[in-house]
Amino acid sequence: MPFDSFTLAASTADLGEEPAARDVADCVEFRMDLAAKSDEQLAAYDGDLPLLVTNRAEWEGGGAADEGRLDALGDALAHDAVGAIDVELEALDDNGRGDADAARSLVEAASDVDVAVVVSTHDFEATPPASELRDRLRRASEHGDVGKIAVTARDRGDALSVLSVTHELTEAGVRVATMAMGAVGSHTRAVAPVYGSKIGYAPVDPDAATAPGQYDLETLRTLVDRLSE
Ligand SMILES: O=C1C[C@@](O)(C(=O)O)C[C@@H](O)[C@@H]1O
Repeated sequence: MPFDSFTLAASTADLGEEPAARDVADCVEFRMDLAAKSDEQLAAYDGDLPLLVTNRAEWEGGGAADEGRLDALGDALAHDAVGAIDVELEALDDNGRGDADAARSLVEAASDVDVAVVVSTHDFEATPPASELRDRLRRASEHGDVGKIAVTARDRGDALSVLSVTHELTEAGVRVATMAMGAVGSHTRAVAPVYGSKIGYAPVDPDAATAPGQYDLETLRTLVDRLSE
């Protein structure tokens, strides 16, 4: 998956939902960390949409314990439908969160088989200053094909800061995906693509959102398409 233009990911822990996303999304984000029998689901997958596989660590707001977490992502690379994997910036940085060598080997293994890597970083409490948004996105994009940040907007200024950094880095040729979580940040999910954000996430089942403030899939598709006309 090249991520050189906007890609709408339908997030789900149930690959059986792919037919419902097929005509709307560009790929399925498979939340392995929230899924039951994820290996069996991957083996049985015969949908049309390529998969972006995420196995979010508990320490990054997800459901996966460290034990076997990166190995499961490595095993996912063997499936033809997998076009991208998501790896946390914290896992790649050598700062004691998990095994940085294993995370870096995983990124190399993905690139060897032409699977793109989305390097992601989150803040579930607040929006860091613009300098930190910039720094984290730059570091993330150096490790992988796209640097992604999802932060929590507490006010419109936070949302504006996310949009502004998105614009600045896109203009500088850095491939980023950005969004502000929470009600105040919702609109950034529709607007950030106008400023260059390359990935948007929305749940296949609106009752199973994978982050606060997400639009449902059809709504995000419509908003992004209308705003980029
Ligand atoms: O990291 C992200 C972004 C996200 O948290 C969001 O805010 O839409 C949703 C997650 O499923 C995905 O892995």
